[in-house]
Amino acid sequence: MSNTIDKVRILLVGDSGVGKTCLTHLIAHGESLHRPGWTVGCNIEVKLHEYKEGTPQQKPYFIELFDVGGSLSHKNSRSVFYAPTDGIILVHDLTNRKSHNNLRDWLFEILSKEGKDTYKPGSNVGAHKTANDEQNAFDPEEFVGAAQIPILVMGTKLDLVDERRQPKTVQKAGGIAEQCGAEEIWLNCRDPRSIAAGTTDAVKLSRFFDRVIEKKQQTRDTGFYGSGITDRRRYNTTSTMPYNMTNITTAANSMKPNSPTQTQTRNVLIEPNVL
Ligand SMILES: Nc1nc2c(ncn2[C@@H]2O[C@H](COP(=O)(O)OP(=O)(O)OP(=O)(O)O)[C@@H](O)[C@H]2O)c(=O)[nH]1
Repeated sequence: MSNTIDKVRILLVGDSGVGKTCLTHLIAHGESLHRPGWTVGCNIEVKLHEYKEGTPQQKPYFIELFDVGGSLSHKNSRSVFYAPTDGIILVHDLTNRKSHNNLRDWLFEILSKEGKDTYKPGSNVGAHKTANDEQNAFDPEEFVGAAQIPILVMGTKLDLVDERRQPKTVQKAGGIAEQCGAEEIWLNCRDPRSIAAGTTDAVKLSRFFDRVIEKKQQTRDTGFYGSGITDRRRYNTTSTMPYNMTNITTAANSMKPNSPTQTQTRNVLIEPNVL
């Protein structure tokens, strides 16, 4: 019997400052990150997930979480991290409506076969948009229908929405999650209980990981990769694969604070020769 553990890769994208690094840390370690650094290139964390936990099909999988820096200054080079992609987490800040509106542009940027090269003129993540740009923006329903990549939408900073006692800047109805047919989670990334085992949101997240794994299995069985997001580009990482089982734990036992051995983190810097 083989000891190897299969893996899937999930991209986390969204505007700079929405909380992707905090969220990635929370998912991988089950604890909050108080002072995240500005992500240059991509920050990678790995989590061990039990596929279909509690059923006869239960099986461990590595979930690679690619937290891509959202800064506009790296827009031209970040597409090196987009392929291959098995699932996408779209992240927005619940106190910043623009970060939600920009998610369709992020989605388009990832799902474009050539990344930056086929980027629509009307889509410019993080930049000021004209009325004409809005008209040209792509329709997530059409695009996602063809790609069928599992998508999860996550709204951060729920604590700030409550504290300010302001109406939510983003409504679930009619939002990008509904347009894509995606599940949605709103949370406070600074509170480790947000996605603690047994909560509704932890179950949603676990089901999303299961869907990503199922989709990858289907892709392998049929030999058809619906999104067309294949690994066309070369990139360098600062650590090697595969992961060491002893370095990775499941979410269930990852609640011990500051344990550096629970997940592996790799920081990947974009190098000029990969473009
Ligand atoms: N109050 C509150 N602050 C949050 C939450 N999530 C993230 N933050 C804060 O938001 C700031 C930005 O978080 P990051 O995780 O660095 O954001 P990012 O999306 O990775 O940003 P880039 O690296 O620039 O792409 C940090 O000061 C976090 O502590 C949240 O749920 N609630």
